[in-house]
Amino acid sequence: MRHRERAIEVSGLWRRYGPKGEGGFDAVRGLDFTVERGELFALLGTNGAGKTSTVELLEGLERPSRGTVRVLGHDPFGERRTVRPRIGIMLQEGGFPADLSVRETARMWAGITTDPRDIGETLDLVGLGRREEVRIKQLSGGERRRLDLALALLGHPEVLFLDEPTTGMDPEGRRDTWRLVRELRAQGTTVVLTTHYLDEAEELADRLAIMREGRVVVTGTPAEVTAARPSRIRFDLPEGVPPARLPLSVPAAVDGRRVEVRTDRLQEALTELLLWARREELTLQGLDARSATLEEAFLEIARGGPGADAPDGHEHAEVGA
Ligand SMILES: Nc1ncnc2c1ncn2[C@@H]1O[C@H](COP(=O)(O)OP(=O)(O)OP(=O)(O)O)[C@@H](O)[C@H]1O
Repeated sequence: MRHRERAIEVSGLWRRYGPKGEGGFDAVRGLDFTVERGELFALLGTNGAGKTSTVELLEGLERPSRGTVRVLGHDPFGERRTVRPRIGIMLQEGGFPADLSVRETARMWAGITTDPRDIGETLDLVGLGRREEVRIKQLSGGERRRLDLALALLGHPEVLFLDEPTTGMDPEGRRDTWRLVRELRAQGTTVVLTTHYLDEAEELADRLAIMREGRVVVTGTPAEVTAARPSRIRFDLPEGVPPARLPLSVPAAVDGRRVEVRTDRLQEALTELLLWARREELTLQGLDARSATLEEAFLEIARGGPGADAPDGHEHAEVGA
């Protein structure tokens, strides 16, 4: 196993739509990142941040305007014939004839795939084993996504691109898909995931990058990205206690009797608060303390909050090691 070899290397990557100079638009503006083999890397960002424009370059569908992309050591656009058989792309709505059955569609796709997996086995993997004879037009939205995933898996891909893989799936379908993606990763498949579901990214990603306006503004593990955001403590101020008596060394926001504290030192702040409450023999109703979620971190970054002001060009905030 060539575990430490990089699956993807992106350097100074730009993508421009339209003409050079005036009238054109840079959707991707100087990206640098790497994805190790066997890693699950999630690309996040608000609508129009440039995720699809980036992933299309990784998939070799377009040539970068500037910069380089290497997938499994090769240029995915210039060396498409070498790279394409080794990657799997989960297309959004594959656009297959609606009259074909699930099995016929998979067989057709297998016909243009090098050394395809067994069709029945692949459909079983995505939970469509019992739906082989059903026509595409009769599938639910979630089942179509499962079929899209099955087709992406037919060629035993070393790198798998998943674009919004669980859109339209019911909660059970999402869990099943997550389990399958984890199994694939455990078997050494590298996965590049784009998703708007932050719980999905938090659940699956080894590392992630958050994009805004064509740039990566933060990269790191989900824990690193959230650790850089303040934690939150909330509780009800006990009757008869004025806010000024609160023992906290960090500022607290008081709304009616509800108190909210945001802190980078959750354990210290909580200890301070609880010791004070015991000393004063107070009960803190509605006490709730927790670290930032990926969703909170994302919203802050997407809105252009702290850590989001990456300079023009290549640099971005690297969270953690
Ligand atoms: N063919 C095109 N011509 C001109 N501009 C385009 C084209 N395709 C995309 N764009 C613009 O590039 C920017 C990035 O689009 P992109 O689809 O990569 O974003 P995204 O992060 O994938 O968004 P979403 O989450 O909505 O899919 C957007 O401002 C979009 O309007």
